[in-house]
Amino acid sequence: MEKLKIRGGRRLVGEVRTSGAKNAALPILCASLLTAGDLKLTNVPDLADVRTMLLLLEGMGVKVRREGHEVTLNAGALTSTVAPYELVKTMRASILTLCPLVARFGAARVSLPGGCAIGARPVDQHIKGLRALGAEVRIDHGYVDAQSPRLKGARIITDMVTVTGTENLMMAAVLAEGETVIENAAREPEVVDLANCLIAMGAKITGAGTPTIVIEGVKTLHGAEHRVVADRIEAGSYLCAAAATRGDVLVTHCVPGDLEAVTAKLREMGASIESGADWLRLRMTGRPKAVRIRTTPHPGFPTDMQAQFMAIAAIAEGASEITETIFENRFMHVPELARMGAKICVNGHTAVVTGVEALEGAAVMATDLRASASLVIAALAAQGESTVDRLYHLDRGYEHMEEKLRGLGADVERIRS
Ligand SMILES: CC(=O)N[C@H]1[C@@H](OP(=O)(O)OP(=O)(O)OC[C@H]2O[C@@H](n3ccc(=O)[nH]c3=O)[C@H](O)[C@@H]2O)O[C@H](CO)[C@@H](O)[C@@H]1O
Ligand SMILES: C=C(OP(=O)(O)O)C(=O)O
Repeated sequence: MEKLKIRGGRRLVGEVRTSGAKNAALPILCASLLTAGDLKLTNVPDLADVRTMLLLLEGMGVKVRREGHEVTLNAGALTSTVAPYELVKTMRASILTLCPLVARFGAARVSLPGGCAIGARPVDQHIKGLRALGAEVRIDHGYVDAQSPRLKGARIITDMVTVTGTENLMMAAVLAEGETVIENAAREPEVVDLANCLIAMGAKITGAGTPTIVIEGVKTLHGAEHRVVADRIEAGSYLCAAAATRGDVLVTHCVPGDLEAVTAKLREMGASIESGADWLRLRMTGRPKAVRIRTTPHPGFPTDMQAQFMAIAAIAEGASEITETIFENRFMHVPELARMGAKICVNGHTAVVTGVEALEGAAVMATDLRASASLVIAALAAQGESTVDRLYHLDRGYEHMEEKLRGLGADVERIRS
């Protein structure tokens, strides 16, 4: 079992480069199933989830060539259209193979992901949308079994804003006959990045990044090259680490426009932030100030940044109020932060965080991906030594985090126990 050992109390100072986005890379890797041509991707992050997705695709017969951050995929000759439970249970984004498989091959059998630490996370909207496009879908022994000779365009209104739901349905519609309109679509930058990749493959899509996406189906898609967008959540996590340690950090290779809700809250907390075309510099001199945060779909404050902000709120001056509206169980980091001396009171979907002067290092355990980042940030700011256990959560979504943190002057090492 690997852990991070962190001796806290050092200001983070320096420059850190943002990697490609996990949540853009995963759907885009699945888009390779939509063409017999080569899909060449650059800026693909080296993450456990990316490796799992490549394993899943290779298991279906997709040819994968990977050199550093460059991955070329070819789904010219598939041997299977099944996504097995063993892989899906480790990474729920595997559900993103469902729609491309049905769209191009007319059939798919994809394990239901089931719930996870942060919530029940059903995929009913993916299924409802696929049925609206004419597929026959049934649930069979824990699998989604879908069949359709050729999907037919339709108007789909999702019951809630769903990111992977929008992405899956967009990948179904690109090869469907006629026009599809997705209403109440997710506007996340990762949806836009997938749309841009699909457009480069010959898809006809307008409106990505707005609540109405219109797709005119085409008969086939061709190979293409695409660069995966920067990871706004990773960039935001380093900004939070800088704010919590009263540091001075330049985050490069990011898209500042994708982080506006995050930088606005950091400014409210007292940070001074400058930005350029692809960089953000955060300086924090005094103790952070308390804030009110409510997670909402993009362009609102992202749920994937809630835990990291709670770590700053834990040492802020005053009481912060943090409301989680997207996932019903995304406060798992609260009891772990409390082990470090944080004062947090949870009432339903809202956590009231009364800032303390300083946190104390402690042994803590990660419960999910962003909870891990929150604990790392808290440990960097805390007095004394901490260990963060269950690193596999962190490794799903942060590329070489301890190296990047060391580059900013943090005292952090990966240990085995
Ligand atoms: C791989 C990936 O991109 N993951 C992101 C994606 O997850 P993911 O796409 O799974 O999250 P969704 O946007 O679908 O979920 C939003 C809400 O809708 C609910 N829901 C969703 C689909 C559905 O069919 N039925 C349903 O009830 C979910 O339980 C949740 O309460 O968006 C989340 C919200 O920004 C982020 O936290 C995740 O990091
Ligand atoms: C919740 C997340 O990812 P996933 O949807 O892959 O579980 C995340 O990236 O914070």
